[in-house]
Amino acid sequence: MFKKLLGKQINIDTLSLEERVAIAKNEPIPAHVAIIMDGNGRWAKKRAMPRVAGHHEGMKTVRKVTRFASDLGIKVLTVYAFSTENWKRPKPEVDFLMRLPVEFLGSFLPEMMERNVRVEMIGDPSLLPAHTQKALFEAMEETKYNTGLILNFALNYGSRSEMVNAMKTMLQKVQDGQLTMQDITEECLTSHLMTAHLPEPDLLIRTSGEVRLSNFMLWQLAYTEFWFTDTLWPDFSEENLLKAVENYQKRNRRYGGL
Ligand SMILES: CCc1cc(N2CCCCCC2)n2ncc(-c3ccc(F)cc3)c2n1
Repeated sequence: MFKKLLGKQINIDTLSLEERVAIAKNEPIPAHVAIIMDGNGRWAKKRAMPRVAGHHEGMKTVRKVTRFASDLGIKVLTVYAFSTENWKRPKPEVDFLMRLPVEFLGSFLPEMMERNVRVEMIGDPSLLPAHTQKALFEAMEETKYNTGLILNFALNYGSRSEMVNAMKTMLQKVQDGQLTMQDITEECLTSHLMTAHLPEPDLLIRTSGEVRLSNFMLWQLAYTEFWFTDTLWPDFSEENLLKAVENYQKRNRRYGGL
């Protein structure tokens, strides 16, 4: 890919990762990157391994991408770890998935503290097993004063139910006289979503060649740049994230304008 630098055309594909990171940091870094982490089962199948091996490798990729996102200066990294539809998977697979947060936080929390990373979540945690909730809530509590990258896990999350819940809350407020019909605006709904305290995603990445949103942040992604890759999530690397950011920086976002 060619980039204009100091008046010269540079083929950045010939540069090292470190050099490309330094160049990328001279241009706007997407404040909020959201990732649909697909391809874990397929990664395992290609290696004649059980699906859960793909999930476990995918968890290691979350760690790797979190480090790199933090180094790049990304402010919020939202990762779609478990959707409301995922409960339909075989019980042994769901049980394995529900142990990943315990393993991830048990091994990575000290480094996240060093890196000033804050752990947050969106979704309904009430259906998660007690050990999953415990690990999650402890990590959120321990990191709540950190001011660096926000690592935001979408767990038991579904966008349509998030929007219905927001609307029900607003309707209840109208009934209680806390809101009037004139108060019902796009900003009002946005403020009632689980992501109210976060900037809207600037860049959405989806791996493994799937090109759909899968009930993920449907309202919030209205003006987000999308970047799709055939790379399977367990194979996703710093190189892939940097390519997505470099491509993002090439696009001039119009938010519907000219
Ligand atoms: C509960 C489902 C699940 C699945 C999952 N996968 C499997 C699916 C996608 C690929 C990534 C690996 N990961 N990876 C990290 C977490 C995690 C969640 C919360 C937390 F506080 C710390 C880590 C995770 N959680």
